[in-house]
Amino acid sequence: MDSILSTAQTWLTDFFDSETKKEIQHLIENDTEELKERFYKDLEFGTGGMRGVMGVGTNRINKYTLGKNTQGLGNYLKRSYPTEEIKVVIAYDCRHNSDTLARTVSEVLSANGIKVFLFSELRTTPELSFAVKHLNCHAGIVLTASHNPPEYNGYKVYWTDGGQIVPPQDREIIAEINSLSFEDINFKANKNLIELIDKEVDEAFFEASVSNGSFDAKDKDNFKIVFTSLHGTSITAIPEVLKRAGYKNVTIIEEQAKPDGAFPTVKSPNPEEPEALAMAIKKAEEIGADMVVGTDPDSDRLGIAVRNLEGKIELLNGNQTMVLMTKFLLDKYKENGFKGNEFIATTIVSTPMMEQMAKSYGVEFKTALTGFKWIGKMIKDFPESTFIGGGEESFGYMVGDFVRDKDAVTSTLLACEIAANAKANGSSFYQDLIDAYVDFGFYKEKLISLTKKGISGAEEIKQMLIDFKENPVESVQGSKVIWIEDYNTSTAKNAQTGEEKAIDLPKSNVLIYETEDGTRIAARPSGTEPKVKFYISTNTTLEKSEDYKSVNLQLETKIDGILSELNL
Ligand SMILES: O=P([O-])(O)O[C@H]1O[C@H](COP(=O)(O)O)[C@@H](O)[C@H](O)[C@H]1O
Ligand SMILES: [Mg+2]
Repeated sequence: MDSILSTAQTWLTDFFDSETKKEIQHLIENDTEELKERFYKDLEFGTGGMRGVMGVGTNRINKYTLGKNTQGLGNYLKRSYPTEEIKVVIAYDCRHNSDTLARTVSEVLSANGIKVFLFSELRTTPELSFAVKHLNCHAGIVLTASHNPPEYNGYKVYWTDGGQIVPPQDREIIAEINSLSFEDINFKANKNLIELIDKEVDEAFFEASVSNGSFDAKDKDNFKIVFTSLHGTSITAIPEVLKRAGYKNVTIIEEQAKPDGAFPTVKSPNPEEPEALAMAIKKAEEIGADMVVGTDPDSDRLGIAVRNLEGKIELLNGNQTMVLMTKFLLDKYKENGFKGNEFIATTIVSTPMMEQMAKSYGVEFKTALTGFKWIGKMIKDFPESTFIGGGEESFGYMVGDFVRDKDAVTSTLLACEIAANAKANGSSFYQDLIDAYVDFGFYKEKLISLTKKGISGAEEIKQMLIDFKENPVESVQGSKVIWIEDYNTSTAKNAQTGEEKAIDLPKSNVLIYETEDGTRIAARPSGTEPKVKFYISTNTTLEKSEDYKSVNLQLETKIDGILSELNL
């Protein structure tokens, strides 16, 4: 506690504003537990940038922690490009304080002689990623905490290619940030270096989104969409992109269209949570819509719900949408003839069905650690290859490489094209997915996330993962575990023969058990929220003549069995 107290006391100097000092003084005198939570560590870069609860302290998002990051990034950029005029583009989302924090970040960069393009109003994360390359910037920043609860905010950092920072830049930037003290932050803005941007970039982004996401779908007039931005940024792009792509039948959930950092109509603005799309699904049932689309606050995740075999609107999970979108893109490439350098990609905790499809089409398949930055990195590392598309279980998808992060804008358009086309052909998005199960194997996944907050929660998560490793799973639902993949040691060990194989990925706290029948159970701590995640993947075959619903029920029962075996 002594060291925490002395860290907190360094925030009582004249460099910090009086509000901040007052709050710290109050915590020192009245709430040492809270003081500890706020100062026991520095915020770190995780799976998707840096994220934390807003407030004073080193473990919180505020103008000082983000100011220091920005000073570090600025120093690093100047060292990396000593002879160039350095340019950085900055966007922000709908969250409380996102706009003022974006201004602070712009001020710090400009104070360091860096040219800043600042979006005049909120914009989506994919537009920021696009803008980095469009404006020939050296870096980009978006102020957002994505789908986290309202008390959070954060900072995603992009490099010259438009992808989030990855090794070696991330390590080097973090080292630079860690070498600084708060007093090193230069807050004295050079207003002449800050240029507001909007329409010109929007126009280019909309055009690129329409051209990358359009596939000549038939009968768009007869296709009814319900769209919700869940109070986030996608309202600035998705309705316009759908309109330009020819969709006239789009109903927007007005109650959720107004950007609002309190997210007043949802418990959580995360399309992964079925509850988030409830209002839109209800509307779709009322008006007889074909499809529901909802996006997270920074518009990189998308959830879609479509009519199932009973004609009821059903929310699909990230694996299901990814699989069908990828299959559709593969078919398009196939029609035009593969060149032989194409690849698709996903992450180690996403459905293995992606690999089956890649094999079947004869294209390369790449897997990455969790975090879309790793998929962005593949494109950068293999400039001779063509990225068809790819995504991850957590509702993220990217079409081609004009944006280098998951992109709910173009993905929404792609999903509509697939569904409209299916409908025009007398099928449906849902039926096409079932047909894909027949062709490539029926894969069914489930994610269990357990929230554990604060210092004690972090300890608990750590212990759960240690236990998961120290008490190895030997069999699940009667099928023996064959492979134990330990990403912390980069080794996959055959539990039956003792054979070991190296895993060619950066080290990460992930453990995966794979059984004889291809069931996979993965566990890892979230890098964006105080959660531990368990991912279950099962599979079986599905014959065209078989009843989808009864095979689906078998897999569901199997997953339930696995969950109770694992006490989850
Ligand atoms: O939050 P977003 O939409 O930026 O998404 C971020 O978080 C997701 C969940 O990560 P974790 O399991 O570590 O919480 C990742 O899959 C994603 O690639 C990353 O960009
Ligand atoms: Mg997001």
